[in-house]
Amino acid sequence: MTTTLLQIDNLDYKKKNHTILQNVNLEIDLGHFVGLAGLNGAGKTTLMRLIAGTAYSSTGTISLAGDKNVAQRKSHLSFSDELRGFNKYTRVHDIQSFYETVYPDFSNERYHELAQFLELQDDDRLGSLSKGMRERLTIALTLARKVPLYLLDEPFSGIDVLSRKKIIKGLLSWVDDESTVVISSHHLEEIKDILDQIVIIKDQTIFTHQDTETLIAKEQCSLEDYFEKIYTREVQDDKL
Ligand SMILES: Nc1ncnc2c1ncn2[C@@H]1O[C@H](COP(=O)(O)OP(=O)(O)OP(=O)(O)O)[C@@H](O)[C@H]1O
Repeated sequence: MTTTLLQIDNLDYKKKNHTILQNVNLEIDLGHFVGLAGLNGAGKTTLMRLIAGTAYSSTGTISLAGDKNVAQRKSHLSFSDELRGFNKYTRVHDIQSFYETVYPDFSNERYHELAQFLELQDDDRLGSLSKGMRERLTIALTLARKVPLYLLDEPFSGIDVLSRKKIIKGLLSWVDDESTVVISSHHLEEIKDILDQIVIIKDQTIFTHQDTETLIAKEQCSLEDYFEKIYTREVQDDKL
């Protein structure tokens, strides 16, 4: 039996009179790892912000775990876009304490496991962290919440290749089976082993949403090759 977690209907989004996304319809069930792909500027971050309620559209509807209200939606998701409000002197453990206070679903136990695995130091100040270490902290904080939906926006772009491989494998064990993770990435080959679905944004809308295994069997090519093909118009969309 499948259970719908996220349902988006007829969503349009404009910024300064410029259409960013139009006629977005998407349904994602519980318990999946979903890759979100698209060229630079396709609208991946925008779509995540709309789902997370940090961007707002007056058209269409977004329902998460049955809730359309933004405040309720936010309680069902953890979005990797939140390290902004802290100043550079804030220590890692203060950010963790803040998360613990603000989010009732924050698991200190899971955070400590993640922090150890990601080699985070409690006393480090935000300003002293490299880009990759900030990303590790973001991953730990985002995944330490126990929610049905995780939105990870380019979570590994600054992390070195060896650590990235280790972290990608680890993702499967840090997330409850019934939760869904949506990961945007420009490196589909790197995350292909953990993905079971792929969503591609093209021409300001959802070009395709498919099971990765079905897609690979049907197209007889890798996810990255498929991604290239759709931009050279060799394939038609085939939505789930
Ligand atoms: N604050 C803003 N004001 C105006 N346009 C914006 C703003 N934020 C994003 N956009 C535009 O919205 C479009 C989608 O941007 P978005 O960041 O969602 O794309 P993306 O797929 O995440 O790109 P990338 O892969 O480069 O991160 C782009 O054309 C971008 O220029």
